[in-house]
Amino acid sequence: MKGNSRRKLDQRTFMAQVRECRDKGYLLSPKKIGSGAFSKVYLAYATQERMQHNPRLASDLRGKRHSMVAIKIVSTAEAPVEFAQKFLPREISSLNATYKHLNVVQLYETYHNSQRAYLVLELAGRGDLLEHINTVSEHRRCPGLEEKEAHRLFWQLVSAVAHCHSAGVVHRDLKCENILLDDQGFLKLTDFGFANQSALKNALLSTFCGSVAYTAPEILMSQKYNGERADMWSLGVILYAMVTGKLPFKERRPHRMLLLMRRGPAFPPGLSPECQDLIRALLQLRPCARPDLPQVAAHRWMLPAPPALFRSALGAAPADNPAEPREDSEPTRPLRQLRRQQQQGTPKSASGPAPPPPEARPSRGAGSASAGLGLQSIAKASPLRHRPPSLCSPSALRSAPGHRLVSRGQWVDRVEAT
Ligand SMILES: Nc1ncnc2c1ncn2[C@@H]1O[C@H](COP(=O)(O)OP(=O)(O)OP(=O)(O)O)[C@@H](O)[C@H]1O
Repeated sequence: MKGNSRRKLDQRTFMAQVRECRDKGYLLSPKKIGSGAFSKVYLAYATQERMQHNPRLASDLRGKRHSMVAIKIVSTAEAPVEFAQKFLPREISSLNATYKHLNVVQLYETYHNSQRAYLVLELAGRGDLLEHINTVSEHRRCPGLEEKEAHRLFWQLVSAVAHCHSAGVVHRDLKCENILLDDQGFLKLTDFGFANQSALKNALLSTFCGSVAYTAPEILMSQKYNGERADMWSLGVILYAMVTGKLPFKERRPHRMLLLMRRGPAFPPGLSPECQDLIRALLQLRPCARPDLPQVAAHRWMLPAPPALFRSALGAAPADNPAEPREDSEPTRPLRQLRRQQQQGTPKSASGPAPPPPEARPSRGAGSASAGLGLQSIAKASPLRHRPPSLCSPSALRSAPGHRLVSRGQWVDRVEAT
């Protein structure tokens, strides 16, 4: 289609979406805040009338003191059937199962017609963790976040994942791009398209999915795997990315990737030994050797837990947040469990006295230059486009419904092939 007609069609489609949203009580703005393979995400405003009819929306937006939401519009007519019939329902049901946690994006409601599905989501307007790491790295002229900030964000991530696991949901695609930040700096876990809800806690999964750079070795090796333990590996990759601005294993070919994984991550100078210890523990090849979430919460690097996080995660507003506490916010159980574990035990990899809090440590300055700025390194570090023939047949690859473009316009490094 020529550029002009394409533009006209896009305009017509957008106007239809505006009407469809208005009929449901949302004012769709032209501001596109993101896009996926078959979706576009727009800023929108909930009308007072809509809030009166939707208690989820009303209780949350009252606390936030604004009426903004993110509406994800999925073009079901254009997406492959399997996407509409498998991934989208999976995403919706996982979001419903994980409602409501401060660090998991909330789904307020959905509606659809023959052309499109609409997901009305909590707005996380400060971009994703990948962008944040890159921006901060550039600003600091040193790759990665300061450990103090990584500590604050990683706690929130651990809390979010603990909540998901306690709700029976394994995410299976934990990566920096799927972690958003909101205006108050809160982390919001999103994109549950690959999540698995298993009634059996220790059920072994066999579906290959995720993004190769963040994918656990047992999945790369096509073994049956425990979803929670695989999520722990991804947490290790994310923590490494946070504190170094790079990916721990950067290799296109999975067999080479496995060799690197066997060797373990290399750390830049200046990174605290406690942080290195936690990353090493999470990046254990043997799934059962990785710490579980309570053990992570009890790790020396994780101590002390940021009080503001506990306050907020337990339903009260953060100290510097003028918003009212949200009475019905937050299932507190997983975090309480983590805190109890933290008070009781020491993790298997921890030894010696607890370290000073990360803020008391000397930060890595521009001196750790050997690592380079690495601004694009995370985005570029995962360009593995497909599994090798030994791990995934070409036909499985071609037909894999999970094949899609990542937001940065590259072919995916993520696949799901059953
Ligand atoms: N709740 C939200 N608040 C703010 N921005 C959002 C929100 N949800 C999604 N986005 C933005 O839209 C982009 C695409 O959303 P999402 O990842 O959910 O779609 P997707 O179809 O699953 O994408 P992909 O194909 O990359 O997996 C995100 O990278 C993010 O930038």
